[in-house]
Amino acid sequence: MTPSHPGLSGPPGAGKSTFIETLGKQLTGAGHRVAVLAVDPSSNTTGGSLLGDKTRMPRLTVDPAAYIRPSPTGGHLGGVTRVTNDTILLCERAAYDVIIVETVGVGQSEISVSEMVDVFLLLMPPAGGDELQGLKRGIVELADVIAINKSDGDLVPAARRIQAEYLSALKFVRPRLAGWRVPVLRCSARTGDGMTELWQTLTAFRERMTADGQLAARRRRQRAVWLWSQIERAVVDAFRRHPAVRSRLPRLEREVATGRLPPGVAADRLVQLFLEGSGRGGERRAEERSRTGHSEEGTPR
Ligand SMILES: Nc1nc2c(ncn2[C@@H]2O[C@H](COP(=O)(O)OP(=O)(O)OP(=O)(O)O)[C@@H](O)[C@H]2O)c(=O)[nH]1
Repeated sequence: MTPSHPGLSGPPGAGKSTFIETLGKQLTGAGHRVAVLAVDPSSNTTGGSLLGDKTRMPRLTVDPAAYIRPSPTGGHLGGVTRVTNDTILLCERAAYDVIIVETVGVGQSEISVSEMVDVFLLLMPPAGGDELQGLKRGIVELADVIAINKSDGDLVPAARRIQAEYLSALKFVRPRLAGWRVPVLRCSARTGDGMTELWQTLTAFRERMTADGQLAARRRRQRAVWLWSQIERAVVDAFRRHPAVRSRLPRLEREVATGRLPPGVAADRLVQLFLEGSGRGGERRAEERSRTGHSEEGTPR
């Protein structure tokens, strides 16, 4: 069976760690091998995240059928997501059949993660507020399934209310997959209630997408998106490092900022400088590649 790559996102405090731990233990208990990869481009701590991830999911960390990759730290989104994308492939080769990709930071990372997973789950706490409204607009459109967590004890009524709120908000959102109405479920990562049903829903989504070819189409689209985002990043990096561009850029930027030069003209001049001067650099890099054999798969700077 093709490995499954669920993506998980949600605001801080939604209970993502507890959720992954509970779900992960259920899955390893059922014979799956589970990998958890976190994407957190906003974090720039060094060294602390390994410990952080271990304490976030203590039971899963010591489970021999689970692998929790510490969040890659620092760097920009392109780099962090590229590493994650490559790690998904490595985990597949290492026979992990469920690879959960979690976004820790809020913002652009959800979009990138939604581009590398086959089902995107949005986990929400049973609380409203303005900040939630803002969050809803952007991320809800990416979600294939929404789960309201902490639906236990005193929080059940609030969880029901939020569930109803999302269901009505979703009436105005176009589903990403034709013929799929985004379900809004309630669960409790603490008690485990609703977790089995949630997993079944994620699996049903996947089976449905596989059956009608939409999963394969999504994967194809994602690979193309990845290719182009890496190309764009590499070209812009090379452009910024280019000596002629670097020396002219500050002046042209000033002229554009003060309105003396239209941005399009400045861009054309810089691109021209880049193209004129990139011949030798290109040859040098080609030489380097032929010496090392595989330098294009290096880690991001
Ligand atoms: N009542 C209740 N509390 C929960 C549940 N899941 C998590 N919590 C609590 O919510 C708080 C936040 O949980 P975390 O799992 O750390 O959630 P998070 O902030 O999304 O996590 P990270 O982003 O992974 O750090 C903790 O105090 C948890 O014990 C649940 O299902 N029910």
